Amino acid sequence: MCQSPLHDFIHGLPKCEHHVHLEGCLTPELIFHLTERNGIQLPSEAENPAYASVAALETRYEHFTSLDDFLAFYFEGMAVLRTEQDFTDLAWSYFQKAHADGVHHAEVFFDPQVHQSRGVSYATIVNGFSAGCKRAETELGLSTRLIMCFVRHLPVASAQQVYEEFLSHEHFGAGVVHGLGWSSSEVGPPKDMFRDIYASAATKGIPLTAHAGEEGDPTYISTALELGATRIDHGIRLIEDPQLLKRVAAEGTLLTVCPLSNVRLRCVSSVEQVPIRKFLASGVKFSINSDDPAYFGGYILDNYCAVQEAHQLTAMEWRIIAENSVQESWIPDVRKAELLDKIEGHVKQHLMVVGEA
Ligand SMILES: Nc1ncnc2[nH]cnc12
Ligand SMILES: [Zn+2]
Repeated sequence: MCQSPLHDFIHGLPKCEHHVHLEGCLTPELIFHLTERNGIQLPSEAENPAYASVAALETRYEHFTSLDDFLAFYFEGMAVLRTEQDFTDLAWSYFQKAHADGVHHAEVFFDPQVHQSRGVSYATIVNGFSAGCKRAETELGLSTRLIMCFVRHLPVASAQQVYEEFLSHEHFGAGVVHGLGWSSSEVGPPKDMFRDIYASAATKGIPLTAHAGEEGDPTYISTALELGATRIDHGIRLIEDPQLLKRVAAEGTLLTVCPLSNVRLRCVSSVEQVPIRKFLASGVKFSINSDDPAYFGGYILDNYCAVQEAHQLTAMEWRIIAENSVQESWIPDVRKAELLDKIEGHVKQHLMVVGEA
């Protein structure tokens, strides 16, 4: 909870989340619970003292030194996910939290290659997550979208293989998986490693996004756009290239910004350094998201509050952010209209409360 007089307004503001990794919602508590349920060994305390207890793991998460330092824990932690039920439980735990934070629509990432590399089938992963999405739609009234991410630290051949599985299951046509993204280590692997996959997906009309401009310079963003991404995950380093910034603003490309993640992974020194005001002033559309809430100390509302404490936005600036988040969601126009109405109602109610209606 933030100290801002706008806290209640921000809490109740209808939100869309576009950047959350379901595996990044795996809390230390759930990791330990699933090790017991599935009879799995975590690294021993001698191998890595961080795994001594839930509390020790939580403390270690406060000291990530970089994206890759975090990713080592992220990939190790997700090894506890084995059965369809594990994936469903994880997704359901996230959706309940998101709902309580005022999320009405959530587009959620998952990383199948990493699970497949330890023998979990594509069907187990997708069926499990998809059941969690269905439950959120039915019981919480959320709309959801699954986005499959290719990971940059594994060979392209492994991405190609899961892409072919995704096509053979006809998961895009059936609305089970709605879009594709890429994530994991940014600096190091070739910027355009998924060129052929993205070219193929673009011809099929599959929505494409990409993690870029998180640790990497703006050329990672321009490469992602060149390959067909119509949305950029993070993208905070866009401010280093004024020409590209103008282009992103003119084309209405959404950046899915994750302030608490940027601080924990040392991409910026504080939320004040996240270029929220520069993006607003230059007409760059962005949404505010949690990325890996179990690792970065906060879900979406915590990110909204951190932005408010650092940047002191007005209710009307929050309205712009909320409306852009709806407009750039991968949902039909009728759902957009429904969510825009909810935002309008919420703003009107706020103006009455503060006597400005
Ligand atoms: N912040 C992040 N950047 C890149 N890949 C990720 N996978 C999970 N979180 C990520
Ligand atoms: Zn991410």
